[in-house]
Amino acid sequence: MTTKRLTFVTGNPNKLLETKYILSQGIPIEIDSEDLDIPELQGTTQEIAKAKCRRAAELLGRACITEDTALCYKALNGLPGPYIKHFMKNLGHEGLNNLLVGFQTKEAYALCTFAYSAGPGAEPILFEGCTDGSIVPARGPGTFGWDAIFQPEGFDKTYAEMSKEEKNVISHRFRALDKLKAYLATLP
Ligand SMILES: O=c1[nH]c(=O)c2ncn([C@@H]3O[C@H](COP(=O)(O)OP(=O)(O)OP(=O)(O)O)[C@@H](O)[C@H]3O)c2[nH]1
Ligand SMILES: [Mg+2]
Repeated sequence: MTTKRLTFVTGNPNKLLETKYILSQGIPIEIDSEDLDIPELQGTTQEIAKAKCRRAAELLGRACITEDTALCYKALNGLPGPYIKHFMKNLGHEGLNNLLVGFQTKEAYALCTFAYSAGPGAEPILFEGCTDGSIVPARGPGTFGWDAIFQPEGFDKTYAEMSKEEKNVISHRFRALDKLKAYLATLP
């Protein structure tokens, strides 16, 4: 198989690192990145993901992928969801825990939505990956967003306490990329 090249439009260096790492384990592909300023709409995770990718392909003038991550609390019917970036920025780890004071369940899921557009005007295709877990007081390095307060189901470590090898085979991002990989392999 010849090496494919694809642009990941993102401003998030941690997403880029994980994506490159995960994709490098599967198919021969080279990922470059562009940090374009794309407004993110309100709506469902799917609507937000499609609109971002559509705009990214228009601005870029060629095929690209984009990614949206949501952190969804079961007690809050899926919120903060795609708005987690703003919640994280304003409330921090402690505030994200405090949102659940008074609720019995601390269960949450991390949802990753990759979108692929074949180019300007081409409708984006979505690839979703979900990992169940729970919200816990922060443990581990605070290097990446809310990694320190998300403990995946079946593990006694938070994402932040895991090595990259551990996180990147069970994460929401890994699961979405697994589907994207299979799709990319079908492209000429
Ligand atoms: O602890 C974490 N582990 C993860 O695996 C993870 N993936 C994303 N995030 C954070 O969740 C928000 C999503 O917002 P988001 O999808 O709009 O991303 P972004 O604006 O940073 O980048 P992009 O939109 O340019 O790609 C941002 O605050 C990200 O830092 C994560 N935090
Ligand atoms: Mg963003």
